[in-house]
This record gives sequence, C-alpha cells and structure tokens, in this order.
Amino acid sequence: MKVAVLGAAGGIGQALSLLLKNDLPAGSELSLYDIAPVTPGVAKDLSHIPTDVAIEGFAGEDPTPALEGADLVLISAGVARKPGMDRADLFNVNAGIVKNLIEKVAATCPKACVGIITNPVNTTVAIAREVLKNAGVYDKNKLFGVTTLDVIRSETFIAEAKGLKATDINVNVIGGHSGVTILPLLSQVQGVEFSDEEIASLTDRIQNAGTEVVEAKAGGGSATLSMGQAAARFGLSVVAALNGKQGVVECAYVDGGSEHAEFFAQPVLLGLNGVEQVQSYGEISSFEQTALNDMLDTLKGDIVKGVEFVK
Ligand SMILES: NC(=O)C1=CN([C@@H]2O[C@H](COP(=O)(O)OP(=O)(O)OC[C@H]3O[C@@H](n4cnc5c(N)ncnc54)[C@H](O)[C@@H]3O)[C@@H](O)[C@H]2O)C=CC1
Ligand SMILES: O=C([O-])CC(=O)C(=O)O
Repeated sequence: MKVAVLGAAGGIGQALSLLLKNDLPAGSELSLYDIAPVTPGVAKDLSHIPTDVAIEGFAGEDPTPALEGADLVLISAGVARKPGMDRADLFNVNAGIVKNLIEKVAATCPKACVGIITNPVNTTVAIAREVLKNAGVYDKNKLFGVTTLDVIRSETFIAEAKGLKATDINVNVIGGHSGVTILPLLSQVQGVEFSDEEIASLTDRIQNAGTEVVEAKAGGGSATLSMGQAAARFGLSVVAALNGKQGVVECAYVDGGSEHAEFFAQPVLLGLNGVEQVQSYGEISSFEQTALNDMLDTLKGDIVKGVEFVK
C-alpha cells in the first residue's frame, strides 16, 4: 500500500506522517508532499524511525511524484482557523487548493481512495467530487470527508463526563463537520445514561470543540495533534480494509445516497474498494431528530457552495 499525505509539512501533516510511519503495515510506502521546502527534510527526519515503511518527501508546485501509485491520499493542505473565524471563512483560500490538488489526483492516481481533512470539509469534499466527475474518474466509494476527530472527541468527552475508559466508548457522529452539522448520537452509547442537561451540554461541547482548541491556541492555529491521531485512525482503517480486513467501520462524510443530503457523515463499512456499504445510523432520539432537521439547510448550503465553485 502507498499512502500520500498532501500538506505533510503542516501541523496535521507532520503528526499524521509520524503516526503512519509508526503504524502502517510493514512493506507500505509513505509519500509526503507540501509546497513548503522543508518537506523532503520532514521525510528524512521520519526515515530514521526504525519501521519497515519506506518514506519519501517532495516539495514544490507539483504533487505528481508523490501521487504516483498511491492507494490512499490524505489531504490536509490549506490554511487553518484563527480565533473569531468560522470554518467557512477558510473557503476562499482552501477551495482553490483542494481543487488543484484533486485535479492532480485525477490525473495521476484516479483509483486511489481520497480522504479530505482540509476545511471547510462540508464544502471541500463537494469540490473534490465535481473535479473528479469532470475528469471522468469519480467513484463515490473512494471519496471521504474525514470526520474522525468528531468521533474521538466524543469518546473522550463522554468518558470524562462518566468516569469511564475512553477506549470502551463507541459513538457514531453523523451529519457534517462544522458547528450544528456535527451530531453525536449520544442516545446510542451502550451502557451509559445521560440526563437531558448532559445531552445538551455534551452535544454543544462536541460541536464547538474545534473552537475550544482554536481559542486555546490563541492565534497559533487549530487542532493538529488530535487531528493527526484522528486521521491516522481513519487512514489505517482504510488501509486495513484495502488489505482485506473484514468488518472495519468508521464514520465518514460520504456520497452515500443519504435521504438527508448529497453528502452525509454516517457509519461506513470499508472494504477492498473503499466504501463497501453505507450503514444505517439506527434509531435516534427526538433531541437528535430535531438537531438533524435543524442542520440540513446549513449542510445542503455548504455542499451547493462547493458544486458552484467548480462550475
Ligand atoms: N477535518 C478535520 O476534522 C480538521 C481539519 N482541519 C483543517 O486542516 C487544514 C490544515 O490544518 P493544519 O495542518 O493545522 O495547517 P498548517 O498551516 O499547519 O498546515 C497546512 C500545510 O498546507 C500546506 N499547503 C498550503 N497550500 C498547499 C498546496 N497548494 N499544496 C500542498 N500543501 C499546501 C502549507 O505549506 C502547510 O504546511 C486546515 O484547513 C484545517 O482547518 C483541522 C483540524 C481538523
Ligand atoms: O476547528 C477547526 O477550525 C479545525 C477543525 O475542523 C476541528 O478542530 O474540528
């Protein structure tokens, strides 16, 4: 398996690359790309870690050498939020970056699975779809918005609130990846009871956890280390499934024929060709149903913005 990380010299990219260097299966290749000139040096640095994962780094204007033969491309290239900004404020810069990179993916490794981390995810994934469609290589089973950070945050915050081990908590987070479009299905968490107040406050915290980090970093960026961990979890799950492991499920923002929106995050069974099956998110509470109904205008608007951008 070859995994390419685009944006690899950034905060997320470096953390993600470190985790992949350690945890990809023996014999894998890891390929780093960023416009920043330091990128070959990041790869050199990681190459001294004694794992059986080959690593190369590329800088400059053209990601093509990094993409050749890639099975999975993870994209975190772009700008991050500062206090006072919404994820949507990143659109003006990041839309063009994602469009250009996906054009190169379409030309170089059109059969690769692609995981988009760059914000605003609700919109950048729609941009990617339009570019891949225009190039005639779109496969809806291979394009993912990476929403795993919402899942790991939910696991952590639930465990903290209830005095449980975070590794024992499983929770689906559906919808999209910004504010009200992030909907953790707390009613489904096994073995845990929440009061109405706990549900409201935990949901609010999970929805605004990105802002919690942006404010704590006080102008120094947004979540990078937890996102590196989340993207590594997602990427390693995709690689395991591509390698034939059965029963691998992650929540991700996919074009999966949802009744709610063209793209919707929900549990996805991964397989040899990317998405094997988009799974039902099951029964939800009336609180969650109301939150779901209330997010849809925002989510659909975010998707239209991406489609319009490529037109
Ligand atoms: N999906 C999610 O849950 C999350 C998404 N993000 C998003 O991830 C993105 C990256 O965040 P950070 O790593 O913190 O930012 P960063 O600024 O530390 O790194 C971004 C990297 O992208 C590179 N870059 C810019 N334009 C490029 C291009 N055209 N080609 C290749 N590389 C390019 C920069 O040189 C830089 O190294 C942001 O858009 C941020 O909002 C952040 C946290 C969570
Ligand atoms: O909040 C941000 O800008 C970065 C992000 O997506 C997150 O941390 O969930």
